[in-house]
Amino acid sequence: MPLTRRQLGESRRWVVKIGSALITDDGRGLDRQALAGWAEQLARLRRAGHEIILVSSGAVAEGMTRLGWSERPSALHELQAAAAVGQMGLVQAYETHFQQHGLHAAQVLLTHDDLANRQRYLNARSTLRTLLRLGSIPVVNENDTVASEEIRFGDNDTLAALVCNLVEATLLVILTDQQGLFDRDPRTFPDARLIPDGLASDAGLLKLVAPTFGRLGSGGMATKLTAAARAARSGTHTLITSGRNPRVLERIAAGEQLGTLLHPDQEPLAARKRWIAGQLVSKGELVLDAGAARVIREAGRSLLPVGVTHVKGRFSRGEVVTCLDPDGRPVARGLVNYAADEARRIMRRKADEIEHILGYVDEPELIHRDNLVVL
Ligand SMILES: Nc1ncnc2c1ncn2[C@@H]1O[C@H](COP(=O)(O)OP(=O)(O)O)[C@@H](O)[C@H]1O
Ligand SMILES: N[C@@H](CCC(=O)OP(=O)(O)O)C(=O)O
Repeated sequence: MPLTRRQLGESRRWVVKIGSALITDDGRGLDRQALAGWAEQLARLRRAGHEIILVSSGAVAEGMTRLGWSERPSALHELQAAAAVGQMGLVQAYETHFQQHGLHAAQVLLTHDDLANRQRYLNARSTLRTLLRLGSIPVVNENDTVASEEIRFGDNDTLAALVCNLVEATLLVILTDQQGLFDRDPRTFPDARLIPDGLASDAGLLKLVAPTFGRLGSGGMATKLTAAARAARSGTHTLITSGRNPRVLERIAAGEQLGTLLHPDQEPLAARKRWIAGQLVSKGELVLDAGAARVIREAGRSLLPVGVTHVKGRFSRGEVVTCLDPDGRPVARGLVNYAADEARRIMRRKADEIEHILGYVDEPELIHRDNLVVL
């Protein structure tokens, strides 16, 4: 059920993401005055009973200023070094401002690996819940210093959406440097029109966003739309608006019509399936025949070996693989019951042949439906 702006404004659990384009004062380090303003508003919301998790970018930009670098480096190790220096400034600024309002900021640095590993995912979830219960404001960022190129979130929109899934937030507020999603890039087309509402799953919206990345940030509008679709898996609504609007967060809480609101339009996934859906890296691919692709898409059935025609990649039992239809379109993602070489041997075969082929049988399904998420 889509919620109204008023209901969302009154909802309890919010994730608020502040993007690089906004927080960096056009590339000149942190915009400290603006940051103080957001912290003050967040503190007021917290006092009014909202539970807030902040996802804040800005470490690299602040690090560059502190190191006296005018050009954003392209080498990953230099970006990581800048982030390590700059994260200090970022949390220092939040801690100072939240303290003035009698609140504790809590630094939470996450990598994709942390969320891919079930145990660490559950740990992150209980730590965040505990911090909220204690009345602190978790300040989340990617742990840039250790994240390697292949497994980086890269942009904080994705990270914020996964945090929404983790804590089942009702509202994701993405604060950026534009009033919301426009029908064309407003930087290039000053007559572009704001889209006030949309469905999080509407792939048509992606066509409206410029294929280029944001200037200072890393994702542009495209990652915000993908993030809204991800956030919707936990029933979370996403509001994209400008952090430069005066008292923006309090106005959202009051239900004012601001920015672009993207509604979830599918049933929320169960917690375990949300975790599977949030995996950014797939270890291999299973190509399905048309019948298997259909029953998985339409009836949510388990995947049996008989419906698989090709196995690609190297994976072990329990790892995440993507199922493709015969035309190569992604159908589902799931945790596979057999390693790649075993899967190759049992594909196209009936479940009762598995024992004869492999000498043992773990499960009759290649992926059980409890471990399978339709995309
Ligand atoms: N259709 C669109 N509507 C709004 N902004 C768009 C659109 N297409 C591209 N953009 C660009 O996306 C930028 C915001 O993304 P980004 O710089 O990554 O922000 P952040 O750092 O806040 O995540 C805007 O400055 C704008 O130029
Ligand atoms: N982790 C990085 C932020 C990554 C980033 O720029 O994300 P985004 O604000 O989504 O464009 C940092 O703190 O500099």
